[in-house]
Formats: sequence, structure tokens, C-alpha cells
Amino acid sequence: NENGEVDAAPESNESEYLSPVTVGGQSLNLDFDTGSADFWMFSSSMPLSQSQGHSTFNASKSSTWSVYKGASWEISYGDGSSASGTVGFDTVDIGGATVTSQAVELATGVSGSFTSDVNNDGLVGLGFSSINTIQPQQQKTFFENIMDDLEQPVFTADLEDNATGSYNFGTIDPSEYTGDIHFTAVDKSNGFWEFASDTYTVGGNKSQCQTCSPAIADTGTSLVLVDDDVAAAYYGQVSSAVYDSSQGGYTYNCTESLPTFGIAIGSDYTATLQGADITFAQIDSQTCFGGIQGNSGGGIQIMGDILLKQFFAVFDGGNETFGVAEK
Ligand SMILES: O=C(CNCCc1c[nH]c2ccccc12)Nc1scc(-c2ccccc2)c1C(=O)NCc1ccccc1
Repeated sequence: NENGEVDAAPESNESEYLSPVTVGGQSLNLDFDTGSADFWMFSSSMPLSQSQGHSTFNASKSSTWSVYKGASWEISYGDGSSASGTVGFDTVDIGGATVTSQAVELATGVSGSFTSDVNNDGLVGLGFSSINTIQPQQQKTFFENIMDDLEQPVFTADLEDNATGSYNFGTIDPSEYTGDIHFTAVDKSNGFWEFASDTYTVGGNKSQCQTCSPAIADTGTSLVLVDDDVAAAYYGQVSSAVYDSSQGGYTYNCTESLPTFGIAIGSDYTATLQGADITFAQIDSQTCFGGIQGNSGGGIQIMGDILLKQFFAVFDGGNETFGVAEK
């Protein structure tokens, strides 16, 4: 079988987790992203002004590279960032799990936030290929390509706070979690690891959702973006909290102790965050920016790294389920 395991190192402000990936013999640090389905990298055909400080992939130095003639890609994300470029096929190795003809997208242009994030040399999309942006023909993700060769058609994410975690392709390592894994059915029709989430708790008190948007497990988004009524209910219990439009979200006094927050993962488990794990960033000597924010009516709730790093997460492509366990 083709199982593989790689580290997931939290970068500086822990806004993402980077893992070493080898493409055509060249190694880059990429961000594994279950919230998108494009595998793209900084490339040598970018203007130096945009690739400065990054590792870049040089197709002319790969003996296994083949061009996908006439193909292109272009992606934009909800934080306003974007990237675009050309396409080819190469051998991709992630911790020993190898795909010999993976569609690989070379950036010829990226937005400023990617340029300035020098630790991040690109993304490995681990969502479903129905949202891959390659034209004229969408291409499969690394996981879709390798799934049938794995011991089990799964990958797991163990993201850590202030420590190196791991991604595992093909096995569920019992040493990485405790107790049961709580699985829920995934609806992949929107291209995400999407599941129902109809209740939430604040300070241990359970509430029925109002908007009740489906939730997605998204290792590529730092924050937890919930329906606006849920965010308002949470910060309504934080006396110093205000919605600060200049910061783009709820802020509060860093000295205030935050209530717990729980979100349903399907119908029989609530993933609960301790208050101390909810602050995303300190913005000045007294003010903190919350890791839970509203989705501005976006119609989906995004369970990002703030939540995922507190659990052991299982993405099961065989059963089309998503599960979390304590660790
Ligand atoms: O795109 C991803 C996962 N890849 C992120 C790659 C990435 C984008 N900048 C990066 C910077 C560094 C590393 C990876 C990335 N998830 C999803 S599903 C629906 C939305 C969405 C759509 C519309 C409106 C809102 C969300 C997003 C989204 O845009 N998240 C990013 C974000 C981040 C912050 C705030 C909002 C949304």
C-alpha cells in the first residue's frame, strides 16, 4: 500500500500548518487544505517580486514533469486572497504516499497576502474535485488519486497548538487519540467535507440554531466562522466584547475569561472549545481578536484550525464521513 505520514508544523502566528511535499524531486512547504481542491505551488515562472522569500517549483528541473497544454487555473478565497497560473502533471510524494501523475498547478501570479506569507509555498487541496478550478477539465486531488491504493481510504489531521502535528494518509493511528471517534455523514455535493450542525453551547448552555447553515471541516481556514446569530449569542456572554468593523470582527479585553463554546458535529457529538483556546490574536496591549467570528450570512459554517487543533480529525473518503476524537 501507499500509506504516508508527514509533519504539520504551525507557522509563526499559527495561522496555518505547513508540511513538506516532494514534487518531481523538489521539496516545498505546503499548506494542506480540506477547504479547497487545488494543488498549487509558487513557481520559478513568477515575477521575483512575488516569489521572493519562497521556495519555488521549477518545472524545467523535473525529469517527470509534463505540461497540460492549454490548461489554466484561477482561485480566490473569502479573505480576498487569490492565485492563478498554468498546469502540468508530476510525481508527488507526501510522507511516502506517492501519486505518479498528480495535476499540479503552477502559480504565475498570487495576491499580496500569499507573497508576504513567506513560510507558505502553496496549497494541497484536500476537498473534492468538483470545486477544482482547472480549465478546460477539472482534475482530481492528491487524496482522490491515492485513496484506492491506501490501506484504508482515509486521511487524518492532528494539528497542534504550539507544536508540530501530523497528517496521516491511509491509517488511523490509535496512538494519536483517546476514546471514541465521533463520525458524521458528509455531503460532498458542494465540494467540501460538509456536515449538519444544528445546535451549539455557550458556557455549557445548549441552544437550538436559528440559521443552521451546514458546517465544513476546513484545515485551510484559521478561524471558526459560524452563523451570525451564533457569534452574537457567544459574544453576548463576553462583557467587554464589541463588533469592531475596523478589525473585521469581535474583539474583547484580553484579561476577560471567555466562556466555553460547543458546536454540534452531526447529531450525536458536540465539540467543545475551552475559553482559553478561543483567542486568535492580540491586536494591542489590551485587546484580543476572537477565533470565533460570524460568517456574514455566507451560508456555511467553517470549522477552521481554532477548532480542529483541539481534536484528532478523520476524513473518510470510503464511507464519506468526517469524525473527531479527543486527544
Ligand atoms: O477557502 C477555504 C480554504 N482555503 C483557504 C486558503 C487560504 C486563503 N488565504 C490563505 C492564507 C494562508 C494560507 C491559506 C489561505 N475555505 C473556505 S470555504 C468557504 C470560504 C469562504 C467563502 C466566502 C467567504 C468566506 C469564506 C472559504 C474561505 O475563503 N476561507 C478562507 C478565509 C480566511 C479568512 C477569512 C475568511 C475566509
